Amino acid sequence: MPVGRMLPCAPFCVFWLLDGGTYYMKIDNVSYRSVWVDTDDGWSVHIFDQTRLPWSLDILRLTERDQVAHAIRTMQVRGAPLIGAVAAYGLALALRHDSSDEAMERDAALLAATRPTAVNLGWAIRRMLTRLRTTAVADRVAAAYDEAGRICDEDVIQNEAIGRQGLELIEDIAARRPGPVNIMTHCNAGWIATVDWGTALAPIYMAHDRGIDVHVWVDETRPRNQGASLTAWELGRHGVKHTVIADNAGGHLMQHGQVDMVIVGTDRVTRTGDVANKIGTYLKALAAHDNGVPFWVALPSTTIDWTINDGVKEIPIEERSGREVTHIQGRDDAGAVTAVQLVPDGSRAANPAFDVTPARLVTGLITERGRCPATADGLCDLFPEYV
Ligand SMILES: CSC[C@H]1O[C@H](OP(=O)(O)O)[C@H](O)[C@@H]1O
Repeated sequence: MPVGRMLPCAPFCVFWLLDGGTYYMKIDNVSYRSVWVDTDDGWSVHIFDQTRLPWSLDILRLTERDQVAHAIRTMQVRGAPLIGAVAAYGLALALRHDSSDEAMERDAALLAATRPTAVNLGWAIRRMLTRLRTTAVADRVAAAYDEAGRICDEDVIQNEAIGRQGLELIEDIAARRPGPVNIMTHCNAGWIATVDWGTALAPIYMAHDRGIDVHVWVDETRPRNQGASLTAWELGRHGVKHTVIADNAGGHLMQHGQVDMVIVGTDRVTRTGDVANKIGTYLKALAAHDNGVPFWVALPSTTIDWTINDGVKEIPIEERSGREVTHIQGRDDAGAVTAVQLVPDGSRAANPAFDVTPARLVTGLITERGRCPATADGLCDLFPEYV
């Protein structure tokens, strides 16, 4: 695992300097993953506090199971693949206190229940348990760190492969006509939502790095504004041209020929190709369908739920606090980060955090093994071991 040192950086942030890190994403020439372990600091686990971005780049040092659970629930760490990876480390931290069978099963269940929709979370915990149940109690802590590290390494490899698969789609459009390739995305499925690279953004980063003229329409993604605060931050850091838009602007831009393709990430895909993603994705897919705009979904195979067929009926949709709708966080002109109330006192708010886009509206899936139609046959061709 990467090791390094903390460097205080006035006024708001600290940077973690990796010794010889080889990771793709760089901030001010420093390589990062979105989660790492410091073996020189008691094997503590480190993440970026995503609730503080884009105003400040703060690193959280996690040493206890409950800190990890809190980070996932409050979305200090978020993004389907990343919460799986961080939860895996959360189990390693928990086992340091008690690695008995009983404690391990209890801690695993607690971590797996921190958020309901992203299937990567349950997948990562099940994978940890599969290894740890056959590991001697005395060896479990070391095995848990090792397995969590493997989950992270595999996520990076998968996302890079997704990037290459999606890049071909962007290259095709770029080859057909001059001018920028205009790509719309919803929420944040970039490197900070995964261990590295991202899913929906990986092809965009690769296209940009190869000199293709890309421009990204970034949905703000109310109510948590992952697009406005995280995707715009990532793209800006990487020098990718982008424009933040109100969520409601997408259909209009598609009607006027200003969107060549949509690429989104996902939190869970059924074996039949239905796609759960951040609330509002379904409306974008409907608009894309009506306007003949290709609608692609990028995902690692860890996001496929092979146990269910009907996403609308079977995928649990997280209902979050109404305060995320009634209030909005931002930075005022004096530089203070603050939350302000948008609605009248007494108005109720509902906050379903995800929706399901039926497979019929999805042009195709971009996976680490290739692209396929959003159908059971399409997925089974790529992943025959799950048939
Ligand atoms: C590759 S991230 C997939 C997915 O995760 C996000 O959810 P959240 O911000 O609630 O953790 C979002 O739906 C992204 O598209």
